Amino acid sequence: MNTALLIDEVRLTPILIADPPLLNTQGVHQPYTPRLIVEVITRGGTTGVGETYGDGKYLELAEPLAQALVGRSVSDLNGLFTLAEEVCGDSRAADERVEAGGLRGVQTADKLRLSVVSGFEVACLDALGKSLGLPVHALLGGKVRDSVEYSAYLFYRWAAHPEGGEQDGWGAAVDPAGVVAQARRFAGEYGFSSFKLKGGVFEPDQEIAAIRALAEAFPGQPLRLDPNGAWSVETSLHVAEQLKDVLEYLEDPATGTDLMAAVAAGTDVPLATNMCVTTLAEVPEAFARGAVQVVLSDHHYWGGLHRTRELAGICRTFGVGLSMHSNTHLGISLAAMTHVAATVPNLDYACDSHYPWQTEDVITTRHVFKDGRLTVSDAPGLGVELDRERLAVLHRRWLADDGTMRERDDAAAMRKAEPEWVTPAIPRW
Ligand SMILES: O=C([O-])C(=O)C[C@H](O)[C@@H](O)C(=O)[O-]
Ligand SMILES: [Mg+2]
Repeated sequence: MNTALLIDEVRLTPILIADPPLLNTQGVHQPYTPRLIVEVITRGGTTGVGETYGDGKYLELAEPLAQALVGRSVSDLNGLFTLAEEVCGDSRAADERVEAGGLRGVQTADKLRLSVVSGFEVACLDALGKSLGLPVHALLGGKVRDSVEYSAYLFYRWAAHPEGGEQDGWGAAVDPAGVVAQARRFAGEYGFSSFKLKGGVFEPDQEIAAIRALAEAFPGQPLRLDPNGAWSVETSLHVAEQLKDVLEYLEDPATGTDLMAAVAAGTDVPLATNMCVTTLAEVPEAFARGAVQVVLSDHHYWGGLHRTRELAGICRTFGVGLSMHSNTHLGISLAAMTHVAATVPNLDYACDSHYPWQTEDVITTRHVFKDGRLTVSDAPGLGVELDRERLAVLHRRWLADDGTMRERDDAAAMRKAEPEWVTPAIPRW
């Protein structure tokens, strides 16, 4: 056994990062959002870093796993999953319903645990890669491309949060002209050439108009619309009919396999999802019924980079497309996404990333998109370095918070502007 790979210490650092007032069907992002930074330190003196969701229900599961991991090897990645099953227990937050705050589909006990394990898996891979002098993509079998394409993630948004907070200079976007202006800036600054609009915010016809305006401004470029399951089958089919000539895919127009299958049966526009199929248990029925044509994997809730590759194999087997979903995240997760994306041959679409919306980070050198792409790092591990000063600042913000921001709650944030707001019932339109 290589004792240098044994884990001597695991550090968990919950942080709050600034988040702009991005609108979605359930409300608006809070001024700060929680993330959890995981560090594993080996006996050989190498530190590996990982990142995952930071709400209380994830922290609760991460703590016993961090303790149990000491003495294990960073190379024991399969054992990590068994260990998590043994020590984490089922989260009190687990249920089968679509998660209210994060728009990430069901939140079963398995999925919550996998979301936590993913942060540890990435940290172990980073430490293992650094110890062996190999990039993470090499530990996953090697890259099949040198750069990974990302798409612009457009949001309706306000210029500022109702209660103030950090302003990012992007201004408001609440109509087609605002959406096009935002897209032009994304294209100009980052070189993105495909565009996803987060919908489910305004009446569907207003969102159709925004996509039409994008199609006019960027003729022939791939466009996507994602209302996070806010529409009925009828509304979904109306939107699909109106936009069938310009949409690359429609993402989660309706909620659940039954409704998605009904929409898919009525249109040729491919349906993508990060809500209908987010666990292995949901795959057989959704694929058999043709409810989704593209799965947006997310290494956090699918359980890390190896599990993402397993999902890719399943999609390949069934002829279902694959891309990547993103929630608010920092540079560690973006590095992890890029490494795994580089190894998947059937990554058929540009990946989502919230990264351009994040003004804060915990790595020393931020990632830079060029021509809408990130170069795959060949440096050992993930190829990122933790900025300890920034980490400490963002952790102090988490410590100082009275609990309001430690749980993502888009409806609560919306109530600051509209006191009567409640999470809209679905279908909303
Ligand atoms: O593609 C998606 O559904 C998402 O990115 C979900 C996110 O929660 C998004 O809606 C957001 O950040 O408001
Ligand atoms: Mg989505």
